[in-house]
Amino acid sequence: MGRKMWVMHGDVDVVGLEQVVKSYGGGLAGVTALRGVSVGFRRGAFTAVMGPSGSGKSTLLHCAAGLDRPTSGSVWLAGRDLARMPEPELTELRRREMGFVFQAFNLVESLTALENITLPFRLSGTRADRAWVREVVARTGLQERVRHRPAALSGGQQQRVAIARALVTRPEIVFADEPTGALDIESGRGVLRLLREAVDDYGQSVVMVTHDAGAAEYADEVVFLADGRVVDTVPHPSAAAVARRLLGLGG
Ligand SMILES: Nc1ncnc2c1ncn2[C@@H]1O[C@H](COP(=O)(O)OP(=O)(O)OP(=O)(O)O)[C@@H](O)[C@H]1O
Repeated sequence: MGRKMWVMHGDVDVVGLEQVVKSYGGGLAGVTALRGVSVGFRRGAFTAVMGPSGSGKSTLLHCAAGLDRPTSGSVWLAGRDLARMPEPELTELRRREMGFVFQAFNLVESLTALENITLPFRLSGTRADRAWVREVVARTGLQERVRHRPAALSGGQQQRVAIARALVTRPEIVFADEPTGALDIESGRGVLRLLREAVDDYGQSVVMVTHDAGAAEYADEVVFLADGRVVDTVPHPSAAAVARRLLGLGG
């Protein structure tokens, strides 16, 4: 039944969560981070996930990306339920179909920018599409910096390397967790513009967790969480509307 419901949305949504519950620990010390979340992330769209601290944003992202398993419920991607997928298959699926951008960049310090960007190919033992690598490097404005190691790059440049690495395999979906959190406003805006262009020019699907109402303005839609539940979905958000909605949620 659950699966049928998602399949109906499957052409529209790249990832669909159904009745996802996620609890950490048990007994009195236990925390329920997600309390029955059903939400679809649209294919070829930029979705922001917002909500007060502790509302379950990162947990939602981790469950959607198969980095964390729901306690119950399903996560559908390409007709498969990630919640029930054996770990090796899940790892392979993540490598093939997902790109990740984190607040802390997560680059390999001993590798150059270009080696970091092409790392997914090395890890999967596949050949890089060189024309596409060149395109992604140019698009992220890193042509002059590809031979540098992360330590020699600014924060904004490091995050652009992470975005290039996330796009280079042409994944089904790119997940970004506070991608501008460690950046100054100007570099942050550059990173958001790149994510926006990935959607507009490459048809990429992006899901981004953010605290920043200004960042949410780059999205097509904002999903608001409060206390482990989806409480609102706002299309074409303005920063002011997002800030007001967050304030209303106690964020
Ligand atoms: N590994 C974990 N073990 C125990 N509790 C956890 C774990 N991860 C998250 N939680 C708890 O689950 C709830 C939701 O956390 P989550 O990090 O998803 O919220 P968030 O909205 O991303 O918060 P923030 O905006 O502060 O990053 C919080 O109460 C948090 O303490």
